[in-house]
Amino acid sequence: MRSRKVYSLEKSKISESVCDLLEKLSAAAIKKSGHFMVAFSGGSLPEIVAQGLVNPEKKRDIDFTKWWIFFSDERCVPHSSPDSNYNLVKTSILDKLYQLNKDTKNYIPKEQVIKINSKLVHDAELAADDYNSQLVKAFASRETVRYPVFDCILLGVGPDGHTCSLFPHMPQLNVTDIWVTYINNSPKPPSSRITLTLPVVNDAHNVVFVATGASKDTIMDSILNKNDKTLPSTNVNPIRGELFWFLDKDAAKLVNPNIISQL
Ligand SMILES: O=C1O[C@H](COP(=O)(O)O)[C@@H](O)[C@H](O)[C@H]1O
Repeated sequence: MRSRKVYSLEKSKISESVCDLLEKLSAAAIKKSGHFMVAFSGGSLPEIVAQGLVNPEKKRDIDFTKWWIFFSDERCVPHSSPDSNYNLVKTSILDKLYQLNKDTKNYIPKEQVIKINSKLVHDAELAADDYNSQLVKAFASRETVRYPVFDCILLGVGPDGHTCSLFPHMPQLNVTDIWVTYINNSPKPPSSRITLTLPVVNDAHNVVFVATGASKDTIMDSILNKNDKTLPSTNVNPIRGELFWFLDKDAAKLVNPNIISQL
């Protein structure tokens, strides 16, 4: 890992700070390779990012036409389901960005949103295999070592320490031979999901965790202070990339102040 930064911020500052970083990372990636390959998580994350990214009062200097959107994990449900991570990102970010910027055409083209195949959601194994193939295609002309190298992966963390759909003590955590795997007995519903594997996450240029709320304080203590390796989130350590943790004051309550950086 090149570096790890842990920030503890007022809740009202989280969205803006995460999006300030995204603006910087996007500019650097587009300058270097012409694209910004970014994977989103579901849960609370899309809405937090939306507040900072799609704000009519603060237009950002971002070329969204160069963004490629992926999903760190996805639930095996139809795209229209409220449980779908794609649906969350679409309604909170993609649709609003289109409305805001359609006159200037600065929005993310639909073909650059790489989502689960809705015809395969009845079979998580097939859906994972298909998403793997979609990634191979999308990254074909890009830097891949053994795994695709995302410019940025945006992650959440559950109160049990899961991230993506990698859950504690589940075998998916040890999968290294493929880019996308699946689970049919997820401890958190819905039970069938697909997920990026850990080595893919750890090959990204930047991994950005966002965790807010008092329900996350104990798990943040286990991850950041105690380095509990049984937790999937503790095992996210980008090999060559940078790791960022954006916590609000409630989530950071038990975190050792010595490891907290200033923005
Ligand atoms: O089930 C999931 O949960 C995690 C954490 O969600 P949060 O609401 O606690 O932020 C999320 O990162 C993941 O994408 C999602 O499928």
